[in-house]
Amino acid sequence: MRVLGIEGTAWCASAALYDAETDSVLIESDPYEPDSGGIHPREAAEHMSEAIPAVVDAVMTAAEAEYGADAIDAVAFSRGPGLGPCLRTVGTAARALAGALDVPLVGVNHMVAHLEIGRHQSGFENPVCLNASGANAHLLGYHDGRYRVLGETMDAGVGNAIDKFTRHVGWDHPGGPKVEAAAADADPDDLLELPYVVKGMDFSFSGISSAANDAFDDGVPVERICFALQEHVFAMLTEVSERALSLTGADELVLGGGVAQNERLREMLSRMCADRGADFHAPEPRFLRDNAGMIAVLGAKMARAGDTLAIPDSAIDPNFRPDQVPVTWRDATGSVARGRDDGEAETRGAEATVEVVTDSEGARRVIKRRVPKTYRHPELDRTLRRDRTVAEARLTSEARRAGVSTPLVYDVDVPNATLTLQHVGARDLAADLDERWMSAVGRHLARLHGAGMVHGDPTTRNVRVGTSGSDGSRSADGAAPATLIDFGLAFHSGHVEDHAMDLHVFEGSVRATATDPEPLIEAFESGYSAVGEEVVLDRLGDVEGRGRYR
Ligand SMILES: C[C@@H](O)[C@H](NC(=O)OP(=O)(O)OC[C@H]1O[C@@H](n2cnc3c(N)ncnc32)[C@H](O)[C@@H]1O)C(=O)O
Ligand SMILES: Nc1ncnc2c1ncn2[C@@H]1O[C@H](COP(=O)(O)OP(=O)(O)OP(=O)(O)O)[C@@H](O)[C@H]1O
Ligand SMILES: [Fe+2]
Repeated sequence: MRVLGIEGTAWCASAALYDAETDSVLIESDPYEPDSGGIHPREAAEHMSEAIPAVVDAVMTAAEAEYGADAIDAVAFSRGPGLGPCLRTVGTAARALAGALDVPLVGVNHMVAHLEIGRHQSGFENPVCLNASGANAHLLGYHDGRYRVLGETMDAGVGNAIDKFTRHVGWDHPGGPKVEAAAADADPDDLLELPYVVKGMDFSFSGISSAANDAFDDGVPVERICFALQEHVFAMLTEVSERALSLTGADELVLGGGVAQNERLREMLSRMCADRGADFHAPEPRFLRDNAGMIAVLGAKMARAGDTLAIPDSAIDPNFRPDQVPVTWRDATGSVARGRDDGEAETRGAEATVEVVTDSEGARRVIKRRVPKTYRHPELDRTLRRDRTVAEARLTSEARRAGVSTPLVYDVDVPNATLTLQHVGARDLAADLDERWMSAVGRHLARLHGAGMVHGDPTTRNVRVGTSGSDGSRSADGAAPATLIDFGLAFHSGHVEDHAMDLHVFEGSVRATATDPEPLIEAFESGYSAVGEEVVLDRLGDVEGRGRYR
């Protein structure tokens, strides 16, 4: 099968020919380069009108020279997400071409294409996928016929966050490569501190962009800021990727998107994967930045699955989310979530190693060590491990005093980032995702929030369920026991927004891995509302909209 792909969601007018027989891809691209500032939607659309016919023509000429008049079996195009005026231009071109060639039309989700290209090339079965592009940033994993969003930015896309700084500095678009070049001139031992914001597997860049702009206005040398930007932003993306591997139990990671051309990001991810024995794949740069090659490759898989569009159903969608796509080209039963072996003597989380020991009285304890992460800057690494160890010791105990079921803290060794905790529960909630625990989790979170605390990372791996014999997790009202652990990202806050974010993170971790999440979510929310404030549940709807494309 041979597929003509067309891409033009924002800046890159591109056409490609994919020959599935030989697995070869020919790409012709013509980028839009704004004279000043960022991407202007109207100018970008004008660029598409001029450039798309030319790149399509170049590819068609090459295709016909090699394969003759019947060179093309299907036409695939980027249906979204992207800028409406650009998408419409590309959609019109694709419909006309499919009609003229009398071949099927395939509507591809651009974000899924960014990730499928890496899966295609690596041959990985069920990877976690990190998409680091200009307008987006998210972690995806396949489960039950769809790509689930495991985590995503709560504000700007990662490239846009970087470009916002370079615009402030007065550099032209795109800023990413300029930041990478400038960072190379900085003193690597002199790390400027910037905000570092991860919440479960979600993350936020708005604080970093503004802090970087402020530092520039205060006269901090621009190379120093660029270096710090990379170290913070990419460490966040690497950390959430590791969290996703840990939550799902997956041991494969693929990378996609324009920012993935950055060598420091690739180095961090490949180091993190090597350190935890996972496989990592990043496609070559021509498949990372926006390009029609990835559209043609996924288009071929979809066409082969019969996933084609009738012209009246082929409208574009500027807000097309990856989790809306019915994945017709993959085995429906596959899943990114692997069973994890609980009850081992040593468990490895995303941040720490956890060793179970038995004390002289026969009670079980866990020794949790936040091991250094070689992928991140040593200074950032030291700060994060120290701050989180201190926060975990303090808030685990405070939460317990507020009536939340948490382990007792026996010992804290801050210099070695090590905690000794009571062993609680029989297994992780992730290993036994069942309705009977959900209400207890809701009630504990509500109680925590009522006492002015936020967990910061309430995933299904950070709740222990069942009884281990030695713990105090049986609740007073006789309900099914559940214990909250891992308070490393916890902090004090009475803000509805922060409380709602906790619910968002927990529900995200349930939705990412459960086949039928709704009854679980319902039980969780009813537990929450029995103890907590209704405004928090109301706010949850707004928070959910925040991860959507704007
Ligand atoms: C919807 C679609 O239009 C959009 N496309 C997009 O964002 O273009 P993409 O090619 O994936 O990424 C462009 C971004 O990639 C950044 N970039 C390019 N080279 C970079 C580098 N060496 N380091 C850091 N960022 C880099 C640019 O600064 C820019 O923000 C998307 O995929 O989100
Ligand atoms: N007090 C405890 N009692 C029983 N098991 C525990 C306890 N603390 C941790 N564990 C086990 O170790 C695993 C990892 O612990 P924890 O979540 O605290 O580490 P982490 O590295 O911060 O993990 P992640 O960031 O992936 O959530 C847990 O999922 C749980 O299975
Ligand atoms: Fe893109």
